[in-house]
Amino acid sequence: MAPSHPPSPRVELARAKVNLALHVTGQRSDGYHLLESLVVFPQIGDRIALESSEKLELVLEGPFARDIEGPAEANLILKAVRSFAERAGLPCPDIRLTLTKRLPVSSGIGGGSSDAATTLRLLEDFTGTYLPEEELHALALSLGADVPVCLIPEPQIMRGIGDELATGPDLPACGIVLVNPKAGVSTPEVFRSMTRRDNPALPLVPESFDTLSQLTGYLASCRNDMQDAAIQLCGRIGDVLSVLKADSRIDLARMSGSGATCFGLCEPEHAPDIERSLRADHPEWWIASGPLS
Ligand SMILES: C[C@@](CO)(OP(=O)(O)O)[C@H](O)COP(=O)(O)OP(=O)(O)OC[C@H]1O[C@@H](n2ccc(N)nc2=O)[C@H](O)[C@@H]1O
Ligand SMILES: Nc1ncnc2c1ncn2[C@@H]1O[C@H](COP(=O)(O)OP(=O)(O)O)[C@@H](O)[C@H]1O
Repeated sequence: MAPSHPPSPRVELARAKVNLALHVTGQRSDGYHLLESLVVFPQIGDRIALESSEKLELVLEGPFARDIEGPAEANLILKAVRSFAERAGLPCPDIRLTLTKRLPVSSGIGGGSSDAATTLRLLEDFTGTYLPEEELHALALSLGADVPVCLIPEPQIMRGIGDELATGPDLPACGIVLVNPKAGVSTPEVFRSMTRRDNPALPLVPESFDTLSQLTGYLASCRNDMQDAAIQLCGRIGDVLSVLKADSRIDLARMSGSGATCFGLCEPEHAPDIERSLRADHPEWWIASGPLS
């Protein structure tokens, strides 16, 4: 008889969430801010593997594993597992989840949110239990405002506090370079430091952008309303943006989310070269590049 091997783990990329534009248009009475954002998911992310085990366990590895604060139970991955089992009426599954943390933590690219959303999708496949989309969306929202958008890692327009989602535009071939000066900024602190919360809405998003210049032309009419407050709290964000803006191969540079990660958009073939030259000049920064979608 052939030797039996344990089934290979299910592996997914939990993609970074990038806010190409982020307008803060108001604040609810509970303190949460109203946002309008064009969100994309480049092919850059954490790795999550799920396999059967004797008990529920989370293994953390990768370059940024040590930066995740708090006990394992506070990790959004385990919170996602427990909430999913409860909502689906299932016992807590005996699985080992291995997170290879490649995205910097607290960095405006929703690493934790994407990990949680990807775990929910992996659990659906593992258990064969598919919750109705509205229930999965509500469960995701209970884990964090950015988790619902990460359930569908495709271009989306996000409104409300992150809970109102619409399909985003078709995007042209485009490269993206992500840069973090290895500084974590606290999302609530950046929201608190903003001087204005009633900024103008996102301009109407077309159904598709056929060329990179159409995309960057549109984005130039948009903003990240958290950027100035984040730079006030962390001057290194301003340094990153100055370097990205000075590179003639980069068509648009901006901060994502509450920072400190910034992005540059470019022709796809320039992305690896830009990454290489940034690494040579700034070995202290975290830098990644890839296709935008
Ligand atoms: C700012 C954004 C933009 O995409 O991205 P990140 O910087 O986190 O990547 C998100 O709205 C972040 O979403 P997320 O990080 O999931 O937020 P949560 O955990 O739900 O909330 C953390 C804290 O941020 C504030 N918060 C969050 C979302 C929102 N729409 N308004 C807020 O005021 C609240 O003070 C809340 O206590
Ligand atoms: N799986 C996870 N990955 C990253 N951070 C996590 C995770 N689970 C919980 N956290 C906590 O969530 C907070 C926000 O992390 P993260 O999602 O990386 O922020 P951001 O959305 O700003 O990029 C941090 O305080 C971190 O310790």
